[in-house]
Amino acid sequence: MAGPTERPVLENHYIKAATEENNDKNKEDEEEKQGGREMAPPAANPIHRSSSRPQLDLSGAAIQGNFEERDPTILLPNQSDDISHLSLDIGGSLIKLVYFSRHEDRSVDDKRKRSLKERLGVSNGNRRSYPILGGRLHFVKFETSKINECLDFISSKQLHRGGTDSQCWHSGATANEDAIIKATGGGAYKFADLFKERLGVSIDKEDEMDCLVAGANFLLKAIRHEAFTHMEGHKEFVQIDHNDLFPYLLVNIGSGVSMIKVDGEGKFQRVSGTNVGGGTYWGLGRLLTKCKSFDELLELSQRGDNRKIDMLVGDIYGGMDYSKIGLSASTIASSFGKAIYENKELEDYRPEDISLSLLRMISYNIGQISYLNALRFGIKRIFFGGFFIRGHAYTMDTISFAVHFWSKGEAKAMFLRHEGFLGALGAFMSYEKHGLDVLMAHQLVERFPMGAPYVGGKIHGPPLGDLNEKISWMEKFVQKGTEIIAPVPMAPPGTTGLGGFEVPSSKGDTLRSDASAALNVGVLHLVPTLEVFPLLMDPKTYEPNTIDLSDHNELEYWFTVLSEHLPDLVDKAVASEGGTDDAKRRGDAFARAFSAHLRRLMEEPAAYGKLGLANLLELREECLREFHFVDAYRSIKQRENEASLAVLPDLLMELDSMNEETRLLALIEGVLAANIFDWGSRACVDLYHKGTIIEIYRMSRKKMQRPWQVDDYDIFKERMLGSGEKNPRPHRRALLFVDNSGADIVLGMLPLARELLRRGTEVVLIANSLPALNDVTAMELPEIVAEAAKHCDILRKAAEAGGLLVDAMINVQDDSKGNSSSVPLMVVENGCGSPCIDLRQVSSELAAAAKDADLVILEGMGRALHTNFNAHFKCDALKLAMVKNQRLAEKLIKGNIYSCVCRYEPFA
Ligand SMILES: CC(C)(COP(=O)(O)O)[C@@H](O)C(=O)NCCC(=O)O
Ligand SMILES: [Mn+2]
Repeated sequence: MAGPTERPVLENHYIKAATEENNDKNKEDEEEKQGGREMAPPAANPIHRSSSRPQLDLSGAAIQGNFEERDPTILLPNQSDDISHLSLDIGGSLIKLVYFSRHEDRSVDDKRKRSLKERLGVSNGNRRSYPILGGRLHFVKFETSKINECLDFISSKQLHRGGTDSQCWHSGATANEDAIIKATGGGAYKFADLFKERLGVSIDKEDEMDCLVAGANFLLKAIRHEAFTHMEGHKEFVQIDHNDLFPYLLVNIGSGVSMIKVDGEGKFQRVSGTNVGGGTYWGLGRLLTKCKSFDELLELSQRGDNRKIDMLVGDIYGGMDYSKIGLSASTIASSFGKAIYENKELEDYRPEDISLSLLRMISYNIGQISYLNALRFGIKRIFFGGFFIRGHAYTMDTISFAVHFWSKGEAKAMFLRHEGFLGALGAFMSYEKHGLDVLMAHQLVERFPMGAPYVGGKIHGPPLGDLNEKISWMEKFVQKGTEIIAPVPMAPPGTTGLGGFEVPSSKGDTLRSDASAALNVGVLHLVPTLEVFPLLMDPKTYEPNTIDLSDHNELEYWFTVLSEHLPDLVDKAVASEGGTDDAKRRGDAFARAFSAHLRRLMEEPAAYGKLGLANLLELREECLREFHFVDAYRSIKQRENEASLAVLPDLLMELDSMNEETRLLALIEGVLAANIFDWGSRACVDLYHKGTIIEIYRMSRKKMQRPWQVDDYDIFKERMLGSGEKNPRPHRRALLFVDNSGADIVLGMLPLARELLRRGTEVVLIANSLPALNDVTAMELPEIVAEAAKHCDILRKAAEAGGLLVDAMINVQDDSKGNSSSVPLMVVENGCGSPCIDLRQVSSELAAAAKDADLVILEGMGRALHTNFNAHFKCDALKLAMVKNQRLAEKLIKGNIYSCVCRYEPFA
């Protein structure tokens, strides 16, 4: 008879949800307009594509990087990506669409890079063999009842045309000619004629179960933070062991419910199902509450109290528990049971209560049947997918509760971030030669573009296309009132008079305005050239982030730090683009977009997957790039580089006058002191503005008090210089992960590199592929090295040997070229554009360079403290940084702001 224990809801939902209803309305209005623009017929689209080959939109074209290069990369900011493919899952209530767009290949393959690649033995790998590699997967959904919007969307983005001839994956067909789209779901049959009529394409129907399983297997294997548990409002990502994935039970809750036992790739059996599913909730709910949409019904449930209509154990037992069989008084004995004896009509019940009763009835039922099936086959893991769940916290909690209750904690309910897209992804997988199945987790980077927090989840879902669209959307959004993104006031806990432990925790009952349609998935970038850093001791247990942002206080602190830093960053970004009105508009839009992301994450930290400080810092850089701020600190970096290069000869002379021992210490002190030049730290920005930063640098250089807060210098010195008679072998190759421009690289890391070279160690300078704050990039480094080399023989010979001086403007005499006996100095890009580094995803060049390395030096707060502070390597590792944040200094190393870290971990 009875189901799981009843858990009442808080009554203060009403105020909150009412505000959100308004907010939603505003957003819908906004999206309506957006939709109008998105749905513009192809003729209105500025990028007109005729025939099979897309034409380029050359407006705003600019050369990226060095103008001196023979084949520089040309950026076409207004050129939308080539679309290569599209697949659909057309269900009873929603159409799910997955489409792929190719990356423009922005990498510069100049002479220097080619010679470096040869030196490191890096080939272009399998790039050629798989057309899909190097692109993005987008996830979008539409209501099936509005199929015309979906068709307009496909048409306006030309998704049905496939790629250019060479990229087209259709069996031999050129784009346009007899194009096919892979689709699954009942609608693939129902709407086939409509697709032919409207778009001129044929639907190639794929089996729904095949697709669901292929989609789920791909997600579980390839996406690191895909599966999670959700209990009492708490979301926790589950690390899936690829070798121990099967068997599992896949429960797909669409209009109806399928339960599939999955035993391997393409090996599965539909073992059960139930006709009581999402369609039942929506159909019955619509009849009983007059709601106009599924989301509205779900939102209504947030304010419901199902005890008003469900018959509870306590109702039968005079308020008592039925403890003999373990049922508390609040357990639902019979869903809707109260309606039997209460002499009431439908109108006498609140729609909110009806909706919640219905939601719980259906969710518990699905949870229970799922568990029974898992039990039948001895399966412990149940993954729930399908758009019934919609990232809705309460639904997930209810299902988890049922599975936990009936299995007495033995079985685990898990959910998937891409829950609604299993079928569409599976259909995508069914294209031949897509190359997706060979991708690994480290080759996928998920990004959350501007559109994601607000429009990404809605029916007009895709991230906004071009820049103008983004900005004008943002401006309209702002005009609508900042209350849309203002935090919603919540009543203090304990004011409802309901029993404490059975009240769902805050996350469970907080329905964000966008949660009912939450699309907590971003755009998946497929980057086949990314690799796991081969020197990581144990990639499986490696966790890049040092700070745990699941601690709410910590999250709040970093949220505040980043918010406070925003005005200065926007100033710099706008100035970097000439301070024009256009730059100001973009700056403003960037600030709002980034703040919106921050707010979204404050509300739901795990919304975009597991959140660490590195992700927040990277999100900021990505957001800047999205608003076309290519390099906000460009001129600042140049100025600091020039000033530092001007004094480098004096420093080198001073260093050369020292004995080995004094010099090594001075070099390490130099690196630590120069790490103060950091435009990412509030404290340092203040010092810059006050004009005292140089003074502090001078002082800290002069009297670096040892011991530092973390001080392994003596062990490092012993490894470098030996002790007593012992003359240690120099390292073979050192990888120096460099940080900031200016003094940091020129007066800190380069002199240290020079010392290593002098001792016969090959040096690889590892720098960012893309700009982030004032970090030096791999594109900028060769020129800096070339300048420095003008004043130093050691650097010159090594740079020549490393092929660094190929095209740098350096006045060296011809006879010194090419016959250098020096060990080489090389520059390699790290594959990222963030102040931190996740060593699970680095460039193939870096991975290749690592093969012969026996020393890793990580420099700076971002790379050595926020990330990798606790990382272990298969070689000696030195972590050097100045801590430019008081709280971090206290927490991490029990020190103070400007304390220094010199952590040396020899490989045993
Ligand atoms: C962004 C940074 C990691 C850059 O530091 P770096 O790696 O250049 O040493 C750092 O400046 C930082 O953590 N800033 C935020 C904290 C603050 O403003 O105090
Ligand atoms: Mn930095």
